[in-house]
Amino acid sequence: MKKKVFIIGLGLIGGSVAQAIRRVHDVQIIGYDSRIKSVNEAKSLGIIDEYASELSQGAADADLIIISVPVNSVLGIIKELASLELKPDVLITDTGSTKRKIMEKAKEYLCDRYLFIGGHPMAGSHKSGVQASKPDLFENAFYFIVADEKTHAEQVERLKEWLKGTRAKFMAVDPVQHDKAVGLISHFPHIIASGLVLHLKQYSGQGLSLRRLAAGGFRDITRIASSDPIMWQDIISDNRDMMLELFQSWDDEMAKIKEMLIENDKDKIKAFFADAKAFRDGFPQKEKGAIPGIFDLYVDVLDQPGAISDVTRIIGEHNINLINVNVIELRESIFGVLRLTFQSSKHRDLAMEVLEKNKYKTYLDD
Ligand SMILES: NC(=O)c1ccc[n+]([C@@H]2O[C@H](COP(=O)([O-])OP(=O)(O)OC[C@H]3O[C@@H](n4cnc5c(N)ncnc54)[C@H](O)[C@@H]3O)[C@@H](O)[C@H]2O)c1
Ligand SMILES: O=C(O)C(=O)C[C@]1(C(=O)O)C=C[C@@H](O)C=C1
Repeated sequence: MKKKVFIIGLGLIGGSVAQAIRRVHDVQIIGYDSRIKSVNEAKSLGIIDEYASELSQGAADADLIIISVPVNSVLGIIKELASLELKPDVLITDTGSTKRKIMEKAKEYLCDRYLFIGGHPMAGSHKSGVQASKPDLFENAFYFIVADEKTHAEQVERLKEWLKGTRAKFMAVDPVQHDKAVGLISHFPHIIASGLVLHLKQYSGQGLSLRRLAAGGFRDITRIASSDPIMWQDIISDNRDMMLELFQSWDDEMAKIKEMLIENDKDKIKAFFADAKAFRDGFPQKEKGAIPGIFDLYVDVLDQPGAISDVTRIIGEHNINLINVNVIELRESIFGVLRLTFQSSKHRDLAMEVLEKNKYKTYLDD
């Protein structure tokens, strides 16, 4: 008989994990979601085989349970699962972006009765919902595994075996270390991105259309401000202490550059940018990490009708997964540059090959 995987929360991450599991395991996948629309979409996309109308129904005979709902709801679901009669050897995991409170709740409610190992894939999107899910979303990304001190190495291996279709790089961390790290590289930057957008909003409606003018740089740095507000409200509230700590060091950093400007100290201003550039340029290029958009390809195009659609058509015809297109510069009658962003190096390299075959000049950013 096939093993049963029960996915709670059929969104971007639940749908992507489900597809990644299916590509290496012959399993029956049962889905549950509080929104009927998500259930119907997951079923029609073939991501789940069956759906459960009650949480208890899907959980009862599951071998693996994956909780993939906003972090505050993860806490309630852990409590609910603890009150149910599950398979004794069931493995429960989650995908939540914070880990400290989730691990505490799991310890408090599930105790020694059921095995819970926290998880957090460090890849995603500003898009939500099962329609945006894909099996290779986590390829080459880090996948945090958070186990408590009583968990055996063999149990962690069991979880990794279930998740090996994600092709992610698993990394064990403790929950406090986890929330601190992702607070810095993910949660706080989301506040800054949304803050920048609202800052621009304050000035809009005063003449020039700032929304239309906001170009590459502004769009790059604020892409994540289009993420789901409920998900981020939950994350920021859950990791509140860390956010408040980071506001302090952020204010200090901003005060430094403000002071340099007040003093009009050009050397210091240059050093500010040079220091940031040196650190940023030192980030690994080949890893997906938490900094999206590193699988970029630049393509020269002529400024003429149909130039962009010709490039995207070629890519589409080869089933290459393109996640973003940006026009860097397009002036009359001369070459402009398109920046194409891919989900993986494999897709980027394939795009490079087919575009070059179609006489396009392409470049990598190095
Ligand atoms: N989006 C990302 O980039 C990303 C990356 C890594 C981890 N995560 C984490 O993964 C989890 C899921 O995020 P997502 O991006 O898939 O969100 P999503 O909005 O795409 O999907 C969440 C799904 O959960 C359902 N849901 C909400 N509350 C529920 C409940 N109580 N019971 C059953 N279903 C419920 C929603 O209807 C929705 O379909 C979150 O904890 C998030 O922090 C997100
Ligand atoms: O790429 C994005 O849009 C994301 O926001 C992904 C991102 C991140 O901040 O890096 C968001 C939340 C997750 O917990 C992990 C990954």
